[in-house]
Amino acid sequence: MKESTSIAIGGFDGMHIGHQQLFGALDENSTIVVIETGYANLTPKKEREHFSHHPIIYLELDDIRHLSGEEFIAFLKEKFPKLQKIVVGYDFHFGKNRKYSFNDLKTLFDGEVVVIDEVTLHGDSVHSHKIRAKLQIGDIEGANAFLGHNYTIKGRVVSGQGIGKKELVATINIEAKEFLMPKEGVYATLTRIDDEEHFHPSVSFVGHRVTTDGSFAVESHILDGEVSCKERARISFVNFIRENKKFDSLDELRKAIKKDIAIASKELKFLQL
Ligand SMILES: Cc1cc2nc3c(=O)[nH]c(=O)nc-3n(C[C@H](O)[C@H](O)[C@H](O)COP(=O)(O)O)c2cc1C
Ligand SMILES: Nc1ncnc2c1ncn2[C@@H]1O[C@H](COP(=O)(O)OP(=O)(O)O)[C@@H](O)[C@H]1O
Repeated sequence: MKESTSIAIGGFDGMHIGHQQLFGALDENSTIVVIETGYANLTPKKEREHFSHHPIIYLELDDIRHLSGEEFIAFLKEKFPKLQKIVVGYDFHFGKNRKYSFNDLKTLFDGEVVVIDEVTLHGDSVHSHKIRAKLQIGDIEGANAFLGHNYTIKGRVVSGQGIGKKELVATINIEAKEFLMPKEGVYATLTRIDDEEHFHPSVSFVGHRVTTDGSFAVESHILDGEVSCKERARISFVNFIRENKKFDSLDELRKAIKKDIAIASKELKFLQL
């Protein structure tokens, strides 16, 4: 990274299509500089690394927010002695009270400053907070279009109530606290198990199990056969199927799950897995 000649700077939660435009302006020998605010929950921490081949370094906002424009540039030049190009977006701000903009970068930095114009989709500006809002209303297709990839969460496997396999369908239960949870409900998903390289078609439930013990669960039922998942799984959201619901009996829940499976299978059939 010390050898990098160009960098892109930002929070980069989501690594969405706007962020990707910035990465497109980087040279081969570049680093992505993530400023961590502590709020990233679309691609928390190192999850960002799945969405770019450039190396990433992480700076804590609290460690740099007090810097003046001059100090910030000096700090970057110390980290990247060969720095020639800085890539930021049209709305990039830094320093105390977000006082400095790309214009200040242009004045203060003796190399090239590339400013990426606002990236929009269907006239709507693409931003992490909008993706969060879409996920919270279950608009998976909208969120995925902004992201440029499927919204994906990762978690370690936890044990469920133990009634799924016996009474309903077998599910992999995960705990993924660092990630934003989409709206409660049932989704057509793709699930990757442990270190497998491929994703399985699946149907997933996110929410409080209001029909059974009321506890919060994220669980995935694999559609293409029995699997065993030991440590962790990734769930990639493709489509919202229905709201979370309280059923009067396990039998009714079982029937609803059967329908969910049929819908998910149909929707996922068209995808290249
Ligand atoms: C496709 C699918 C849909 C589900 N829908 C609901 C639902 O609408 N309401 C609900 O209370 N639980 C729902 N569940 C969760 C079940 O209540 C849960 O699988 C069951 O409680 C067994 O949990 P266990 O795996 O921890 O044993 C759903 C589960 C799956 C796999
Ligand atoms: N829609 C967009 N178009 C162009 N640049 C963007 C867009 N969204 C973010 N950027 C740029 O990407 C970098 C990271 O921005 P960040 O604030 O983390 O993204 P967001 O606004 O999505 O939360 C910044 O340099 C920012 O200006």
